[in-house]
Amino acid sequence: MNTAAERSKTIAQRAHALHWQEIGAELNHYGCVRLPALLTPQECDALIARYARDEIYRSRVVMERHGFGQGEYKYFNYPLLEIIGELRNAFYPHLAPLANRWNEAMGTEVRYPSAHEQFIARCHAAGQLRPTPLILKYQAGDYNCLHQDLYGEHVFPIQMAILLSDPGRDFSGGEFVMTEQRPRMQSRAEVVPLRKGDAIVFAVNERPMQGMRGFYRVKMRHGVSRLRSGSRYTAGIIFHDAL
Ligand SMILES: O=C(O)CCC(=O)C(=O)O
Ligand SMILES: [Fe+2]
Repeated sequence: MNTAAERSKTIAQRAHALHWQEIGAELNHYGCVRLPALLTPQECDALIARYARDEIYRSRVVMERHGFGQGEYKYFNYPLLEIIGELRNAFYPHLAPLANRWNEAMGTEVRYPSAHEQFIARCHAAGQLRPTPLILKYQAGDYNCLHQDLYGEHVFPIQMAILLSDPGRDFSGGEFVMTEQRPRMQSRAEVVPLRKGDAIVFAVNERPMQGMRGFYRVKMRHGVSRLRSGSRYTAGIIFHDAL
């Protein structure tokens, strides 16, 4: 996504232009998939520049205070910043069919409607009213413990994170890490190399894995390894709202 014409594409056009069959296959296989250069460097920088603007956020979390790791993050408030709202609205319809197939394979009854606003109405009706998209900020020594972003009964099983900083130039260390816990087996780790503007789409919690006798469930967790130097910002897009 380097030409001027591509840079001016809307988020919805970018989402639409992706090869969803391949993305789905990789997500099914590994529990995560990288989308290279989803945001432009300018869009990344604009998001980082707004980190200090407290009026667009509903809260700030110092991770160390909760045992979540070291670093901080801020949850956006409604109305969401335009680009954040667009990311949630534009990616959800492509991910909902994949999420429905996961639930079908796992024997989970929940199905996801085709539009994000319908799913959000379900969250709101259950009292999950608070927006979950966030920006995370890490500095040298900071890290994010392996976790799952669950915020209530209603969970959309796939989420997205976008690296806003430039590895090598802005920071070192700070790799995105996922672990996969299979029943009665040891965990497998996956380190996902990301560049500035790349998105990673990944499983929030459980996902189905094809076994010898049908599907079984594996539990996924994600986190970030310790930053060795510099500062690293990420935008997180979680599709369910929080209690
Ligand atoms: O900083 C990262 O790469 C991970 C952020 C994260 O935990 C999330 O977006 O849910
Ligand atoms: Fe997370």
